Amino acid sequence: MANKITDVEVNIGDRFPLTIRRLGVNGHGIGYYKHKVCFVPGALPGEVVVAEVTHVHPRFLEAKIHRLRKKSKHRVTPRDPYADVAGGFELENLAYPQQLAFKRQVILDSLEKFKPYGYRNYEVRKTIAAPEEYHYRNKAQFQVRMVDGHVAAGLYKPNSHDLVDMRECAVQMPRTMKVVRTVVQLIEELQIPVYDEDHNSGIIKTIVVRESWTTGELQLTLITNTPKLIHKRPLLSAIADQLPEVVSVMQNVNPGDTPLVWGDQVIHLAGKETITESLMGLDFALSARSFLQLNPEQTEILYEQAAQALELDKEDTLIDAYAGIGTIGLSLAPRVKAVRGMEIIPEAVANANDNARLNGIDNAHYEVGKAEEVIPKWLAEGLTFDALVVDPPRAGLDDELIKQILRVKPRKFAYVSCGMASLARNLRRLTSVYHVDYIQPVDMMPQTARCEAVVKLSRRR
Ligand SMILES: C[S@@+](CC[C@H](N)C(=O)[O-])C[C@H]1O[C@@H](n2cnc3c(N)ncnc32)[C@H](O)[C@@H]1O
Repeated sequence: MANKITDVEVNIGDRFPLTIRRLGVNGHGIGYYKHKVCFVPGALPGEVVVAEVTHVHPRFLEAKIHRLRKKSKHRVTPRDPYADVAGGFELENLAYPQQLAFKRQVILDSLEKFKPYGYRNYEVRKTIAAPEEYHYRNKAQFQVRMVDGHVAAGLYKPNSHDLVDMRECAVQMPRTMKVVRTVVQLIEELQIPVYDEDHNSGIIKTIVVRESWTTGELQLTLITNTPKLIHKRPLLSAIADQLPEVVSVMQNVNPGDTPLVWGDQVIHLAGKETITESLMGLDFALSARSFLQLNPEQTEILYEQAAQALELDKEDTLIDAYAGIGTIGLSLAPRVKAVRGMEIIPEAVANANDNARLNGIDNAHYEVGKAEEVIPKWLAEGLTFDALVVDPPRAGLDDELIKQILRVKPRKFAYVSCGMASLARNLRRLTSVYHVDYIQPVDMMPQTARCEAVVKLSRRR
């Protein structure tokens, strides 16, 4: 395919030397070919590559490294053999201190888009490093497909549905990988049909394994296309024999060809329904569909940052919005008068209320619902609150929720964000009432381009 970008004819397969100027938000190297942006995955700032065009878009190019002519002094050898081919390891070839600097820069770049609003003045602190650069990830969520006549489990190549069969993975906790690979072998031996996207047939779509950092308990969830799981008995008996560390086996039914990984129906197959993780000195029961931060050791540091940003006292009523299993609110409950929280996954809310009881906390209560709907309902019921912590998914805060926050103006406000573009967009509106005291990046996912930050906001006088 040829495409004319202004005065330059560019074709897929064209090669040219390219100097990499910086990294984009997705961790890809950026250079300029005849004034057009060219993204090159795996290329690092300061490097000169011979780029080979892989996609031509109207406003930019994508290319791969054909040859590395000049190497960055910060380039390191990735531990993962799949780092170049599977998505999710974008920075594994970059030395860790530079990864940390990149994550801070992503925040600055995201804010820069809103520069007329004075964002250059915000204090964006240095990224807090993770205690472990590898083997930190407590959850493996791998697609299962047939590849070359064998059952394969892993991640897709970027922008494709080509599955990379991952036999090892340096960012995963090792026991999660052992469970994945054993289950893959069992599926193959028992000839349980795996999902076929082209024909929307077969059964097993995804394997999810979660490990508790503190108790060592493992939970296996098989996400299936149908409620029926053939050869269930021999599968469960082999899991019990070969993987005694798996204390909970669940099934989630997600029928059809859908971009969503999880469905609504959860079936309990064996063992317990939850595993227990301990964070901030509290025990948390965790159901299969409930969210938990992926890097447990660093989670405590993230929450401590949220606590510092909130500066709570005993008279405060705190709202824990987007609560998951209540980890943030419950860890702060002893410091305040009351905690109210909400979350959209019903099992997570059940976990949060059980977790309050389990830990002898009687001043916290969680409800099922969307933040943007539950908070106005509470306000209509007469609830007043002094402090708010929000921890939304990557898409950020709903417009309606922002409106409510700007109306109520809680005195103490911390925003925990995993999406820097939505954070910058949301701050643009929030700063009509709030001042950004600082933004503290915390690296939750080394080797990836993903960023997390805690923002301390204080009400303008
Ligand atoms: C990034 S997680 C944070 C969870 C928790 N604070 C933690 O640290 O583990 C975001 C959570 O928000 C939930 N969620 C998504 N949209 C929501 C909404 N509109 N209202 C409330 N919760 C929502 C998700 O199910 C998920 O559990």
